[in-house]
Amino acid sequence: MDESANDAPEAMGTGTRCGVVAVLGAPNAGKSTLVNSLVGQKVAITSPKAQTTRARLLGIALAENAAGEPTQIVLADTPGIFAPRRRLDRAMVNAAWEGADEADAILLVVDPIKQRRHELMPLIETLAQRPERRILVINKVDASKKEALLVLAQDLDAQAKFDEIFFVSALTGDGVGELKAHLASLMPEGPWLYPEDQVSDASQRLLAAEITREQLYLQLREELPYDSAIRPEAYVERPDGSVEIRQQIVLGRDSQKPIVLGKGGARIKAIGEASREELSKLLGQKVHLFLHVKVQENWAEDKELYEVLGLDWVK
Ligand SMILES: Nc1nc2c(ncn2[C@@H]2O[C@H](COP(=O)(O)OP(=O)(O)OP(=O)(O)O)[C@@H](O)[C@H]2O)c(=O)[nH]1
Repeated sequence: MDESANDAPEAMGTGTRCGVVAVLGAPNAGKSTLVNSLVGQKVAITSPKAQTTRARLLGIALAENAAGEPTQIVLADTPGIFAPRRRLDRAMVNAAWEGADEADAILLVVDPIKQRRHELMPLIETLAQRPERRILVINKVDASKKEALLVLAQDLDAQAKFDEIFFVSALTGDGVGELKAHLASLMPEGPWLYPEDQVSDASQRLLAAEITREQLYLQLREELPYDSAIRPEAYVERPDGSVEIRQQIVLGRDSQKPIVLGKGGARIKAIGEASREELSKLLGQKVHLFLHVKVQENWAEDKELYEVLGLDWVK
């Protein structure tokens, strides 16, 4: 991926546009779903459990602005901002604001049903002080009453004067096209930052770990301990065109092991199968996936694992 970044900028010549859009919001607002919808394919994992997104991830969308100029919109999907208590939480908050620094626009994504005001309002207060262009995106319109949406939009706009307001459903795609066209119109003239066919900045190794983490969330739901992580161990392209991926499921406590393994290992097998299927589709090649569980108390204090997961180590 890295080497191909070199042929991107000049090769496109003039007349191209490119900019960065940060996507912020309370946990579970639908930020990752929106980034996937704008990109047009899955680059970020999503789940009904709050705080699924951990590190900052770039999704890269292509569009044409009204003048027909090819435009690259680099979307920084950020962890939901919330009151940081533990070190992992603080690292996530940092990653979120780093994504917003010097962006050409900041999208604030709001879930009108579960607004999570205690997390949303401090975010709006900070946004109101920042110089970047801010756009309010009221999401999940498919599941909400129209009148309530308008009242909410007015209320939030009164707190932090937004430049534009959009009503969308990231899930169904309703309104996403209009939002994308508008973002394209805001992108400044300049060379593309990424090659045309690149949809995200995550390495395939990390994406593979994220896909397994999504399966853990989906299959274990409330049973899944928050302090679990996937450590990518090996990612080897085999001569026959398939790829061998080895990952460790890191758990904070011994007592969590039977939950992840399931009866006779049935659960981890199902997680591995679902993850492997999804990965084969995403990567377009046959995948051999090997998962194993490791108990590591206080893994959230493990500096090396932070680096692997793309998070900065903060004191
Ligand atoms: N009904 C409905 N559900 C949505 C919509 N967008 C997202 N969701 C659901 O909301 C949940 C959270 O979505 P995510 O995209 O993971 O949210 P996030 O803001 O990235 O979450 P964090 O990782 O916690 O920051 C998932 O179950 C999504 O399927 C929408 O437009 N309509």
